Amino acid sequence: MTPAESMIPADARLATAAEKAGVLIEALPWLQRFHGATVVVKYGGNAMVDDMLKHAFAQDMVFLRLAGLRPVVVHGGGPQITAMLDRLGLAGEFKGGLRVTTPETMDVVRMVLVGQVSRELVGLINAHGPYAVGISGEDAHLFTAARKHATVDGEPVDIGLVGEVVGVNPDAVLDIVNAGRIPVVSTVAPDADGVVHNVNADTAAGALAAALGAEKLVVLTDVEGLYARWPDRSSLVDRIRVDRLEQLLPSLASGMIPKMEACVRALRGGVRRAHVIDGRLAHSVLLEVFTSRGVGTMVLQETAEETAEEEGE
Ligand SMILES: Nc1ncnc2c1ncn2[C@@H]1O[C@H](COP(=O)(O)OP(=O)(O)O)[C@@H](O)[C@H]1O
Ligand SMILES: CC(=O)N[C@@H](CCC(=O)OP(=O)(O)O)C(=O)O
Repeated sequence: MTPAESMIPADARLATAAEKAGVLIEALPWLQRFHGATVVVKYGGNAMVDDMLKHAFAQDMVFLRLAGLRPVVVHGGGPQITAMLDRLGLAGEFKGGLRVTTPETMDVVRMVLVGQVSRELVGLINAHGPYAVGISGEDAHLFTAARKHATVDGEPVDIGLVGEVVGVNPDAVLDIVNAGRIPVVSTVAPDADGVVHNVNADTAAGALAAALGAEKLVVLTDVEGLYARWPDRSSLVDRIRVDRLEQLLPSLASGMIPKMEACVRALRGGVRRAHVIDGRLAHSVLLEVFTSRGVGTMVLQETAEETAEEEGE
């Protein structure tokens, strides 16, 4: 006991100890349930702005791994790309939530995602041991992209070298996971001719979660979750079935569109649950996985039975 702790009355110390033990024991059913489960965690660039949060995120990934889960990180980096484009005096523009990507922009996207954001996350995780290995969609045929044909307000728009994921070969990711390590995936991807495309990180995470047969997709962002009537903060959606979410998709504003499309793709590909959670809250991934109430918005299969046992998953 520290001198400061010895100043606290004995009954208050016992209450604090009971509370701490309660938090640990609350995790027991989730530790049992998710042992060996693959969890794809998408870490968005907007949730990556604060050093304390980045350290907490790295701790969470190592915690998941040491608790017997198989975490796979897919990172974003939109704000970091925009900052680099600004430094280089290059203009940036988004259409329908996706970055208009010229060949010049593509060079910057690849440099920032693979050379900067991935390296930083790998370093933060590896401060805890030799766990993280960076990998990009260009490695070992991980992702194959095809040029995305976007529409805004029903009109076709040219957004350049933006890719959608048309093929996933998860073998290299599985090699890393099976070696007990944590893959950190950057979302640039070649098309069938080897031309590298810029793939939205939510889109890539949803496709990878489905290809891996993950138990969960967890998407960290800079809001509490999905709001049914954005920006009305009283309309946070606690849980939603995938069929209902599909109906909502056309009404969503940019930012949430790729996230929710990714959740739909993951669930339609067999992933049991997808969660959109607030990355501004330190350790939100641990709270989501190991506590009974969970956090943010949970997307579930339309066949899911909402039994008491499943509450808060
Ligand atoms: N219905 C909605 N619910 C919540 N956020 C929404 C909604 N519609 C649009 N948004 C916007 O989506 C943003 C999150 O997407 P984005 O900025 O791309 O984040 P990230 O970098 O995490 O991928 C929120 O900050 C919010 O401004
Ligand atoms: C096509 C497209 O928009 N690609 C994104 C890739 C990074 C990303 O998705 O980052 P966040 O998750 O932080 O938004 C971009 O260029 O910003």
